[in-house]
Amino acid sequence: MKQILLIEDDVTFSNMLKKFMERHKYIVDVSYNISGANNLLKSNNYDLIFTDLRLPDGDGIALLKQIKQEQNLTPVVLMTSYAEVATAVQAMKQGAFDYISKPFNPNEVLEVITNALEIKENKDVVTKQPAISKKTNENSDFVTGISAASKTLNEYIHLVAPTNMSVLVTGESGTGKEVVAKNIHLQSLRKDKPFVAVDCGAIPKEIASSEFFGHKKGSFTGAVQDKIGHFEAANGGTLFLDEVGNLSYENQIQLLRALQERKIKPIGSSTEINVDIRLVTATNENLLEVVEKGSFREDLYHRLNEFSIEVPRLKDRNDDLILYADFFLNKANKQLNKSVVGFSKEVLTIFQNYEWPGNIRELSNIIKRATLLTTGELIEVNALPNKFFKTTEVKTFSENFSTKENEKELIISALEKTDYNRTQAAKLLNITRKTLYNKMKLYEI
Ligand SMILES: Nc1ncnc2c1ncn2[C@@H]1O[C@H](COP(=O)(O)OP(=O)(O)OP(=O)(O)O)[C@@H](O)[C@H]1O
Repeated sequence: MKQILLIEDDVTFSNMLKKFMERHKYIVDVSYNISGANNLLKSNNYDLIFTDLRLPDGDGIALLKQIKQEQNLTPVVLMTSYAEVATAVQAMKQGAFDYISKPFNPNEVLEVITNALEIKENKDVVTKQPAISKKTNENSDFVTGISAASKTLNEYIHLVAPTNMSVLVTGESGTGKEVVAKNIHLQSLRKDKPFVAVDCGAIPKEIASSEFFGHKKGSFTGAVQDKIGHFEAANGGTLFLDEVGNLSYENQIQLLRALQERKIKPIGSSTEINVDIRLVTATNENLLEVVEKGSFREDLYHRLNEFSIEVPRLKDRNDDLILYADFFLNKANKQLNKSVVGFSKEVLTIFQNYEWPGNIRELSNIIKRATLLTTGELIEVNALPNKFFKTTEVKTFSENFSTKENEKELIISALEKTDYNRTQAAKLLNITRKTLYNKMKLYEI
């Protein structure tokens, strides 16, 4: 039977955890402090160490460092309170196998134990593969998250990915709808085939059918060569249509026909091409309301919505905030060739109290900017933009915009104010997303 050392000074809690582990057939020794743990470590060869972060005679991180210095390969799991997750993430960098935040979910405890013991079987892997890769998979540029909302989201992705169902991904701007679509593709049987992402909000309706289905050279003025459309480019793989609610009625009919017949005909061609695509679409508006208003076809809506996934707001994934912050900090460090270590406590408090209207995209932008401005080890409050400290006056935008003076400046200013979130910038300017795209093109922004 596997042996676990549990270091926890809260007697009631440690007794409860010990009993829970014993019920699952582990042998458990408990110590209420570090010195007691050191004595036990001298005379036992544990398979796993569970330690609280704060102990009466020191902290779990110091114990972790000591264990690593002694070349002891026993995996160490830190137990933290929610407020200490930032410290735990730092501890992971120093070699902790994983951390688990209180209050515990029994299944989570068992999962951590099983994973840790599995890794211990292959000692080489222990040092090379800290468990943070489970939560922050830098290779796929994706944070899985630990919050309840993220767990549900990941379960849905996992369930629907291997099917061929059309998925409608909803959620506010910047929540990661495209990332979800990409993950559905990567977890599907089509993963080795193309993933083609198309922003429907950016395609003028006149050229949409050529964009979707392609054209033959000379089929219309400007068709100087043959062009493959998105359907053909995605053949065998996944076609992701972002902002699908922006498609014109005529384009909706064309899309519906292509989906029903699974065949497309490039403009100017007489030959039909069979296409096998899995369709994932996204929208940040309530598409059912648009259907009720009559500007989105109901039959198309049902075809797109064989399964729907709602991506939660960042504010509703508070438990993930620090994981995301850490992920974007690492990314920014790499991109900007910096080595900022973390965030000051004040910054983390500000982050936790902020609403994040631009969601994950806003967090990523703010951290990149702050990393650039930081010369010390930690991102401090003075590296954050003013919007965290004052209420913004947004009304003036639409008023000024309607005068059509300084349009370019106003557009740039609205984009900056919304962290380049075009949907929100368009709202701020009181124009449609399509108009914003056209104006951005006009002013070469
Ligand atoms: N789970 C995640 N892990 C890492 N980065 C993420 C994750 N989710 C989103 N992001 C990042 O957040 C940003 C916004 O994500 P994405 O473009 O997918 O959002 P969206 O909901 O499609 O936005 P919009 O509605 O404006 O099109 C991107 O830079 C993306 O890489």
